Amino acid sequence: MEYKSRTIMNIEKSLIYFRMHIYTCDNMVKIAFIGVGKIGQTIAYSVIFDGLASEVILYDIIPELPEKFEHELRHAMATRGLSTEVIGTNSLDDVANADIILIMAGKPRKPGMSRRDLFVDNAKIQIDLAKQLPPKNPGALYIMVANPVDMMASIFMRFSKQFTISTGDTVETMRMRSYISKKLKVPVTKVTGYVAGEHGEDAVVLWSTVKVNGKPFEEIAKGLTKEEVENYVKSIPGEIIRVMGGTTWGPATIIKDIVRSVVLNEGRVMSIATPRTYQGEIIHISVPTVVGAEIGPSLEGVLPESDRERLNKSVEDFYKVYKENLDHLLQVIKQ
Ligand SMILES: NC(=O)c1ccc[n+]([C@@H]2O[C@H](COP(=O)([O-])OP(=O)(O)OC[C@H]3O[C@@H](n4cnc5c(N)ncnc54)[C@H](O)[C@@H]3O)[C@@H](O)[C@H]2O)c1
Repeated sequence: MEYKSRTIMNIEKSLIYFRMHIYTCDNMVKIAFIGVGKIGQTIAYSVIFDGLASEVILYDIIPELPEKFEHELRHAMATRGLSTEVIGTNSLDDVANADIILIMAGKPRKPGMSRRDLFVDNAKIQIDLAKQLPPKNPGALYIMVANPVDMMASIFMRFSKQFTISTGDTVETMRMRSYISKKLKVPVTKVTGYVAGEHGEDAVVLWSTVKVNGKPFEEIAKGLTKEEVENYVKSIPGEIIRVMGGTTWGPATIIKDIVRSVVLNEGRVMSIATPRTYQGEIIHISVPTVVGAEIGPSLEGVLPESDRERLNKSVEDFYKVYKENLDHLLQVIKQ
């Protein structure tokens, strides 16, 4: 079936809509993966095995890596009888007419590093991609994964002028739910709620949204404190990186679910970071947002004052650090 994708971009304060016209009846969707290292491979595998794409392009700068990964995937698909069209390539020219482009290209954190330490190196990669990808991929939805992910999404969008979302705090949200579920011994499906703000150390648990069996967290906490939950959400990725060399399975499955919600038009509320204009710059901050063939609206407006105040503070803090990094980057690339 023929399909078209189109972008309608409308940045109005925090209310953003991206409309992606995908005919989901037979999932004729082409998805490109830029950077197929640890996280890129895991997301690509999950996307294919969830049957979300009819065509997949795997791109990386490491010679032969995408091609050999293509073989691996084909072997896995053979045992399941899947016929997704997969192409592994070292040529960016092959990344064309994609509906969704996920960007994992960039350095990962080493133990002890913060995500923000990666800013300049990874921003240079995003600027390069921002110039090269849009001409061949009209109307694509860009999903930034490389860290510091919210800032990389803002950089990519600044230089490409293409609608870009960041995976933001979808990952923190699931870390928060899983920890409460484990500690209170309740099924994770009974824990709801969101984490918002910047992905990483400055993420904010939106406590007004956190419910266990439909009851507010305070009523059911049984000695589990908010501080303990917040500490877990912020410290666990560093601990996983220290022992396992990187976070992979958790984020990849969650990020695949963002793709799933777009492709199948599920309209799931997810704490992705969408663009907003703040002091004249595009910045990305996570808030619970409806994710489907349309991105938006966000649920920011219905949050109570206490949570909105913390979010506003996080926007201010994010902007300050982003602007410092951006100014430094602009100096570096001028030289
Ligand atoms: N958003 C999240 O929740 C989340 C979770 C995990 C990792 N990450 C981030 O994703 C990024 C990748 O992590 P990883 O563990 O897969 O690292 P990795 O080193 O295993 O993979 C990165 C890949 O990017 C490739 N690459 C580098 N420059 C490129 C370019 N210009 N074009 C195409 N490919 C290029 C590398 O060759 C490598 O294969 C890191 O920045 C990491 O911090 C984000």
